[in-house]
Amino acid sequence: MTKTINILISDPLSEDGIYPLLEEKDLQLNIVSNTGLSPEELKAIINDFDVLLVRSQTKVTREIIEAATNLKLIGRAGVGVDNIDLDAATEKGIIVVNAPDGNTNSAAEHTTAMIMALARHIPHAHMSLQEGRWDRKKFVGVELKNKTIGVLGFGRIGQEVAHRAKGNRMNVIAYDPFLTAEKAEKAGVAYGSVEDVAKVADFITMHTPLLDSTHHMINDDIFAIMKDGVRIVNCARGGIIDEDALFRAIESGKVAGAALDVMEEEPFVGNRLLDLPQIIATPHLGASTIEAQESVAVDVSNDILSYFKHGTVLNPVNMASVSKDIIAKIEPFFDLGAKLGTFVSRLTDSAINEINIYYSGDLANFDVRPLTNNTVKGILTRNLGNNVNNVNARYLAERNDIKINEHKSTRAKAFLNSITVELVTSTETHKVKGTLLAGLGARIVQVDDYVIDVNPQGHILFIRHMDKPGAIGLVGTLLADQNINIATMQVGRAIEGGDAIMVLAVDHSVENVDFLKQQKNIFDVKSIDL
Ligand SMILES: NC(=O)C1=CN([C@@H]2O[C@H](COP(=O)(O)OP(=O)(O)OC[C@H]3O[C@@H](n4cnc5c(N)ncnc54)[C@H](O)[C@@H]3O)[C@@H](O)[C@H]2O)C=CC1
Ligand SMILES: O=C(O)C(=O)COP(=O)(O)O
Repeated sequence: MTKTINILISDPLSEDGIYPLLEEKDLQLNIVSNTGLSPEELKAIINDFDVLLVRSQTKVTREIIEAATNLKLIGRAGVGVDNIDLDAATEKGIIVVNAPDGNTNSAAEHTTAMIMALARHIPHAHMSLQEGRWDRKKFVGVELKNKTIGVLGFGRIGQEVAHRAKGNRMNVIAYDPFLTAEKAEKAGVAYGSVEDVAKVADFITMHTPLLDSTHHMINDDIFAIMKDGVRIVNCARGGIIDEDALFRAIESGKVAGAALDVMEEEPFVGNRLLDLPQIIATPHLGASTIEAQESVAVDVSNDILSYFKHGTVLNPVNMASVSKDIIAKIEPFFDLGAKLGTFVSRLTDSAINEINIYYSGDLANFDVRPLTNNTVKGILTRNLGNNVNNVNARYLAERNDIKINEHKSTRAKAFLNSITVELVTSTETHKVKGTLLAGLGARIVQVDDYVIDVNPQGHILFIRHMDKPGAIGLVGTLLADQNINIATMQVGRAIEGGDAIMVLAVDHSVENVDFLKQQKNIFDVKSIDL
């Protein structure tokens, strides 16, 4: 029977946008919409859910995540994930996905509207009219044309805002740690440091995420070097601007006005900044359009379905993100990688110091990080069981001082593509190589230095023995005595009369292999379930 996937939607999402979930036929979904929960209420019910779907309102704290023993995925229908404790999610192997593209346009349009409203006092002029005044002198504004706008954070939204500002004949100067001279030239903007921007801009608009490095990046020191009469816009996140410093800068006359869609504490009704006539504000409306809400909900819904159907997502936040095209190329190798990991992990009982994964052939052309995660998961599962998945595999490896190295060579040798997984411990090194054969599927083609051809499936006995006449017959007889049926058998040896291996596929899992290990010419036996 298919297991029901329980999905909790805890912030208001577009009904039209979640249609991929509502119309899903292959998976059995139970969708519960319960918005406006207090942290205590959310904590009390979160254990019932496999998926939590949020916007910016729900605070997904470590406490909530730790109470969520069944949670596998947190979906953020939007961009900013500062309301989600990503470290706690990663440690627990919970994947976090967002919808980075769906609200870019709306956020850029809202920012542009705020710039114009600020320049022309539109909200206050409107209120004054409502209050019965015809006050034209009080609301004299400034033009945008020929003014300089500083864009801090030149990502998706920052670039769109810059584009629109140029449409309003503004000069644009931007700062972003990823911005190069070439990229700035292509976008037709000047670029410089935060200080350079602060010194020359008439308007400054924020478009960075809220990170430790961006927290209070606009502070007393930066306000001090700004032009007198500068106007500030923040439609990104509260916390990027030090609000007390902004208050002081407005009171001193340094800042002529500020337009805020976001503040450090939300909802921000009652914030003292709202009492200043130089402030205009909206209640975090940047992404609140019909189009953006539909788009982000569709994107995040599709990633939920993709995760439960294929184990891959397009917009992961706490693991490697690769494009749809690349996922399609590497996805067929996921199962092979995990099985090679499981196989090689059984070849040693010593603590692993290093994992080397060699990709060769066409596969080496792609970003294989998700494949590496899955392979590492296969290795760590031996000791960590179900606690490891492809989200927390790297984190758990690092926590156990295991180094992970990816090696790539596009030169195909015997196989069009192959993956070799090598484990290095302080006493020994083991490796297992696998490939996908056209029409035949996955094969293990090498174990340590022995060439073999084994279908990595079902129950495998891996035997190291002395290459002596009768060894194969003896193993066959011993297994028959235990009523263990051999499906296939492969032997390999390095030199005649030296060490050799047997790899047997058997019909049942063999728990106790002592009856084989006791034989004089058998050095080691591993029972591996793939
Ligand atoms: N008000 C609203 O409703 C909305 C707010 N947002 C906020 O806007 C932020 C930006 O969104 P996108 O442009 O889509 O993200 P993005 O990831 O495309 O761009 C963010 C840019 O900030 C840059 N950055 C990081 N640290 C920086 C620093 N110290 N100084 C300057 N730049 C820095 C990054 O390099 C990146 O290019 C989101 O993180 C979110 O918090 C996003 C959508 C709607
Ligand atoms: O996408 C973002 O980062 C936003 O800030 C939008 O937030 P919201 O989904 O409207 O609560």
